[in-house]
Amino acid sequence: ATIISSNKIIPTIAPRFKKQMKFSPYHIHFPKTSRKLPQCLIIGVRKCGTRALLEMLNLHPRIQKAAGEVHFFDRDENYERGLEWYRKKMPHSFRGQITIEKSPSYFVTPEVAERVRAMNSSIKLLLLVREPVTRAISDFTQLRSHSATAVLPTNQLSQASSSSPNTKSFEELAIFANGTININYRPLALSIYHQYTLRWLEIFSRSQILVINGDQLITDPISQINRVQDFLGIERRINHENFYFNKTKGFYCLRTMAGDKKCLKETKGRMHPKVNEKSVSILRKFFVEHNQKFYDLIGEDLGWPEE
Ligand SMILES: Nc1ncnc2c1ncn2[C@@H]1O[C@H](COP(=O)(O)OS(=O)(=O)O)[C@@H](OP(=O)(O)O)[C@H]1O
Repeated sequence: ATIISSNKIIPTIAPRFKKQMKFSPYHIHFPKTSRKLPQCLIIGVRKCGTRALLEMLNLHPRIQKAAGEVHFFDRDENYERGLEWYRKKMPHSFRGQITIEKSPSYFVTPEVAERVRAMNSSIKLLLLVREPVTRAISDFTQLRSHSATAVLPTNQLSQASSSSPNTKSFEELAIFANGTININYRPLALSIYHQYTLRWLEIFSRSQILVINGDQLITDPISQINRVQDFLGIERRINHENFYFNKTKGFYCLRTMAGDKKCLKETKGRMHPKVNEKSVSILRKFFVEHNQKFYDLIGEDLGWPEE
């Protein structure tokens, strides 16, 4: 019975355990588990708290998370392996449990929405967004820490800069010397949410997509987790007791149903570089029009600052 903790199975042990039970003198009955295709996906946006959201939701006894980012729908080499390959990447789950996978690049990769529909047209989608300039700075911070050049992945975007973000500040990469915005700089381009949202809404109904506020997920996680529990039609089992604020980390950490404590790793919640206020203000003004288009598409006003 130790393999079951708050109704969760430890996926790798469960089948082996069941096999052992065949030879057991005790006729303990274990419910059947299987690997199922996800009924819910966290599609992005990158750097908006997708890992935090998945870990938080995984506290719920009715949720099973896929361990890593599977990148099934956005990488052709994976997609070509077929749905059986994808299913086998999923955790074991009991009947009635919901399997969730997250790959943040799903949101911005053109082919993904159609591919997801081909798998399950009634799937539930979670879209996390954050104030666009903060998201872009977070993205810059990650790219810089990977010492990666911020090249653009999609064919509609040109090369932003051939110099390493190591040597240039966020301000230099985002705003040209003449004051215009470098919209081809990937961290900025990915914050223009309406461009990508449109495609998802052409393929899925609005009611299938829950837009989650990533800034509130940081400051008041339960407010967003409650919205997700309601959206998924599951009991509100995750509550305030599952969170405690860790002053050293500066973020909420998790307390499982069994009482174990867990913070996200140090790559989540990095210190951002100081970006000068004038640049932030210029960028926020630039995003006003784009944010409005996003609000219009989703039918919600997220109240992001206009300067
Ligand atoms: N509870 C908690 N603990 C730690 N971090 C938290 C938490 N909630 C949200 N976040 C924010 O998650 C940001 C990383 O987002 P993602 O997980 O989507 O990043 S990634 O795209 O998968 O790389 C990460 O961004 P940075 O602050 O820039 O590191 C965090 O701000």
